[in-house]
Amino acid sequence: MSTETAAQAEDRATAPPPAGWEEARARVYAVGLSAALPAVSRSLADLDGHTLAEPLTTRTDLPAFPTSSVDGWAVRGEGPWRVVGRVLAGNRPAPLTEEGSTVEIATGAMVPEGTTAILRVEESTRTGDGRVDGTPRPTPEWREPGEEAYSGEELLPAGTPVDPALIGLAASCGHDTLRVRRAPRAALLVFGDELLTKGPPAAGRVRDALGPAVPAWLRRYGCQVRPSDVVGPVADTLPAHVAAVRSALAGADLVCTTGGTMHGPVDHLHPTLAALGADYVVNTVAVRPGFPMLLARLVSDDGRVRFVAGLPGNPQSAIVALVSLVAPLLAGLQGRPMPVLPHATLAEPIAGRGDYTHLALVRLDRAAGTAHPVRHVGSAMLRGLAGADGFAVVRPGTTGAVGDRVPIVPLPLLPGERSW
Ligand SMILES: Nc1nc2c(c(=O)[nH]1)N[C@H]1C(S)=C(S)[C@@H](COP(=O)(O)OP(=O)(O)OC[C@H]3O[C@@H](n4cnc5c(N)ncnc54)[C@H](O)[C@@H]3O)O[C@H]1N2
Ligand code: MOO
Repeated sequence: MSTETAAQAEDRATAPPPAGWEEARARVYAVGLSAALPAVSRSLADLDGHTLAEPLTTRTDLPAFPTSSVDGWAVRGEGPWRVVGRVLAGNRPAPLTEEGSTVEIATGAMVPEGTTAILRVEESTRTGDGRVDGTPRPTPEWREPGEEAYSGEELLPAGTPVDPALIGLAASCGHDTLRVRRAPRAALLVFGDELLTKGPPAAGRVRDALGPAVPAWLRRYGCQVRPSDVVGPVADTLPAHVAAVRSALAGADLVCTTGGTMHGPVDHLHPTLAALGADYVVNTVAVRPGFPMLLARLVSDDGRVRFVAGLPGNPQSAIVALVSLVAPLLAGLQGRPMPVLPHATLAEPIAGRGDYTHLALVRLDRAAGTAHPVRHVGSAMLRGLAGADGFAVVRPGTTGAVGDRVPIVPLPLLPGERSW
């Protein structure tokens, strides 16, 4: 859909030059952070994937009381010791007041006041008259209060993504709920009358590959996307586009669209954004593939900020736009730090793309720390993407030579999703 009217060609000619790829990412992140989503309380069972809105602190010392780390005997003074009782985990024990006395103690039990040592059960013996004997190890067999953390200590900063390890730590610190950023709500509008939503492509029509895939990518970036938030194909008319975007914006912080980013006869995204009064954060980026990508912002009368990310229609280009713009936007909206890109060593050369940043699909060999370009990487293809871990970044005016250390933009895969 590349036939331009004279007016459209003129618009394009007077449009500002595309943003550099890194500059575009930085700008989008900053705009997202300035519109960071509100903090809400969530129970531990409902925390996974959110982002801490406040630092995680401990509510008590950890451990909160002196805790036996073995099964054995809590003794006072010199042995052999007379048995005066037993303390199990979960009880508050009476103090050991007499020299030469002992209580049986379980791992995890609170150590009685007055204890001078703990003797492991397997290193103890019994005297003929039933007293306990043995030599306690020289190092303490219990954990001191505050050994892991002291009450009120900051363990993790605001902006930390919540994962299962953090949830467990929060529970051990005594939290029932935490303050996290509300999860971003995203919607997807698929543009393109030529798209089929089932069956094999034929007779000039291709399958919509983005409607099924993009929501899953968005969820991996922490978004909520309900099935009813995925709409399309939207009819190729301006009124249909305006109505679809307006309706999606009602319930979403971020509306992603696919296709229609150019200025062809049925590419309606730019006129739609104009009709809705959106302003561009980024409008085209000097990156290949995917350069027509854009991010626009709408501020409603009540000050609510929402975003429209225009992903190009070519399927791989849409994913390039997702990792390039949508990922840093969502990091900002969730109050997370700007994603830091890991580096890898190129195992094969990658061509440069002149003045454009080249994002080239690669498979990573994590053991060797190397990046290997994959095949089938045309912007209309998804075969290369399906075997890749991310994109190697070849900066403008450079080419990637074997042995170069280059940044990698990872795909938001879960551990184990690729078999390397
Ligand atoms: N005159 C020019 N034409 C084009 C240029 C250019 O520089 N000058 N750039 C090309 C590039 S690069 C891209 S990327 C596309 C971007 O165009 P749009 O975002 O307007 O996308 P469409 O025209 O709607 O579609 C492009 C292509 O992708 C297919 N498509 C669209 N949506 C889907 C989907 N959901 N699943 C699978 N495939 C999809 C669509 O059928 C087209 O083949 O513009 C080029 N043109
Ligand atoms: O830039 Mo297009 O986005 O190469 O496919």
